[in-house]
Amino acid sequence: MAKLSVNINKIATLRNSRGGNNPDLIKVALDCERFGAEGITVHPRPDERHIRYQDVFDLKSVISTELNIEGNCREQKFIDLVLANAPAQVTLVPDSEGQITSNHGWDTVTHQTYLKEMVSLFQGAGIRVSIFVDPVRDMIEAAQQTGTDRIELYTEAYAAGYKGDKVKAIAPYIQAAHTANKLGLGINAGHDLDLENLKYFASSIPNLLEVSIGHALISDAIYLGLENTIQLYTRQLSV
Ligand SMILES: CC(=O)[C@@H](O)[C@H](O)COP(=O)(O)O
Ligand SMILES: NCC(=O)COP(=O)(O)O
Repeated sequence: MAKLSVNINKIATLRNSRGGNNPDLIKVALDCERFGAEGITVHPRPDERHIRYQDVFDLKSVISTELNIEGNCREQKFIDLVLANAPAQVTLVPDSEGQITSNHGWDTVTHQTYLKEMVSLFQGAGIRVSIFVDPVRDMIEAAQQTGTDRIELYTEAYAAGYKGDKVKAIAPYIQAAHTANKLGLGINAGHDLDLENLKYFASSIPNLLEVSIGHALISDAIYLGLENTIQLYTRQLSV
C-alpha cells in the first residue's frame, strides 16, 4: 500500500497570513502522524511565503515519520537546508522564480549531468532522492541515469483529465510506471490528487510507494476535520 505523506504548506500559508502561530504547524504535523499519515512533506520556496526555513528545522526535530523536503536545488539555500536537516527524502522540483505552484517536471535529458551531481550530493549525505517528472518515457529513462532512487510523477494532468475520461488520463502514468519498474526506480506521485481521483490512481499504478497530498486534503479537512480526512485518504490507498 502506498504511503500518504501530508503536504503541510497550506497550514503554513494560513499561519503566515496573520503573523502569529495559529494554526501551529508543528502541532498539525504531529496530529497528521497521530491520525495515520506516514510522512510529512514540505515545499519551502525562497520567499518563504508558506514553509519557512526555520519550520524545517523545527519539524525535523519532532516528527517520527519520514520528512520529505521538496524544492528547487538550483537555490543554494535549499541545498544547505536539506543537508542540515538530512530528511528521509528530498524531492527535486524545477520551480521557476515566483511560481505559484509546481507546474512541470524536470527535463532530465537536458539537465542530466547537473542532476547526477545533485543526486550524488544528497545520497552522499544519506538522503533518499526523488526527481519530479512528467510521465514521459525519455524523462524517466534519463532520470534513472542520474542515479536517483525514485521519481515523483507529476499528477496534475491526470487530475485535470480524470473527470472527463479517467482511462485516457491514467494511461501515460501506467506506461511511466512500467518504465520505472523495469528500470528499478521507486515511484512516488503528487499534485492535485484528491478524494475523488486518488483510489483509481493508486489501484492503477503498479508499485506506487508514496503520494504527497496537500491542497485538497487540507481543504477537505475544513469540512470533514483533519482526523477523519486523513483516514478517508488512507482508505483510498488501501487497494
Ligand atoms: C511538487 C508539488 O507538486 C508540490 O510540492 C506542490 O508544489 C506543493 O506546493 P504548493 O503547496 O506551494 O502548491
Ligand atoms: N508533491 C505534491 C505535493 O506535495 C502536494 O501537492 P498538492 O496536493 O498540494 O497539489
